[in-house]
Amino acid sequence: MPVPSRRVLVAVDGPSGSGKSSVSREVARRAGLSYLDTGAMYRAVCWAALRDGIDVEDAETLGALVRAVHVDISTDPDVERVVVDGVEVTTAIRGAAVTAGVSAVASHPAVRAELRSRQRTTMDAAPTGCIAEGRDITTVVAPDAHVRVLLTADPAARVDRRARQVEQSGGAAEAGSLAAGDVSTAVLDRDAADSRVTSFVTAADGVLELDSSHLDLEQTVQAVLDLVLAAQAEAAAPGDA
Ligand SMILES: Nc1ncnc2c1ncn2[C@@H]1O[C@H](COP(=O)(O)OP(=O)(O)OP(=O)(O)O)[C@@H](O)[C@H]1O
Ligand SMILES: Nc1ccn([C@H]2C[C@H](O)[C@@H](COP(=O)(O)O)O2)c(=O)n1
Repeated sequence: MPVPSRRVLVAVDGPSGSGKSSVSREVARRAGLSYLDTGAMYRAVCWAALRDGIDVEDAETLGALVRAVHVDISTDPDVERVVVDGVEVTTAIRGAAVTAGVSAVASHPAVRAELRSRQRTTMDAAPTGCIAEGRDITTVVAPDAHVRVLLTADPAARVDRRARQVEQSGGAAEAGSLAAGDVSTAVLDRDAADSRVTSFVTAADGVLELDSSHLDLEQTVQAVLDLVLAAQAEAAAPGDA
């Protein structure tokens, strides 16, 4: 694996089930980067709101909560761990209650402002660079990233992937409480809700769209990894890559 002499930032956005987390985590491993799952941060705040009995529509109280809550998220691609105010919530934030409330929590400007700031700080602190994934990383959090990718897949492929994930997890995955046919509604409804506050359907200027509908996971990882390795080579020896 190459050891980059300069830091490289990578931004990946896309709809639910497009493969952002799986692809970004694996690319981070292979390229020696930190990995930031920004959706997990929104989920962590939603978990804290439910813990405190806060209405997910209550913008003012959520604004105070997000500024006070301590969210510790692992950026080691080999360690999936989220801790909120000292409580490990790695599995709890994938549960049905958080999944049902997270789009509403993420819709509040005060929540977004605080988490975006923390996300950027985390990216900038990563020693070799960072790959961050979510819905607004290519456009708002890191529009200056060396590599910016909008990872898409058609709705049928995304619903099928999510259904398989639920099946393989034996019901432990986020949509585990849903009947198979309802996975489709869950995925597509969340996209519709999330689209109201973030733009992840069309690639912004300078953002490369990668349609993974007909690619397997390894092919998708390779496509993003090629871009990242090229950016690392360019950062190490500008003009030679
Ligand atoms: N190109 C691909 N081909 C087949 N399966 C894939 C591909 N990319 C991802 N998957 C699988 O699809 C499932 C969903 O992927 P993942 O959780 O990474 O999506 P996501 O975009 O991060 O979703 P969300 O935003 O809802 O968290 C996983 O089981 C993953 O292994
Ligand atoms: N940058 C981001 C990341 C996530 N969200 C919202 C949208 C999702 O419904 C929720 C959970 O994300 P997931 O775990 O499904 O990737 O968080 C956002 O608004 N902006």
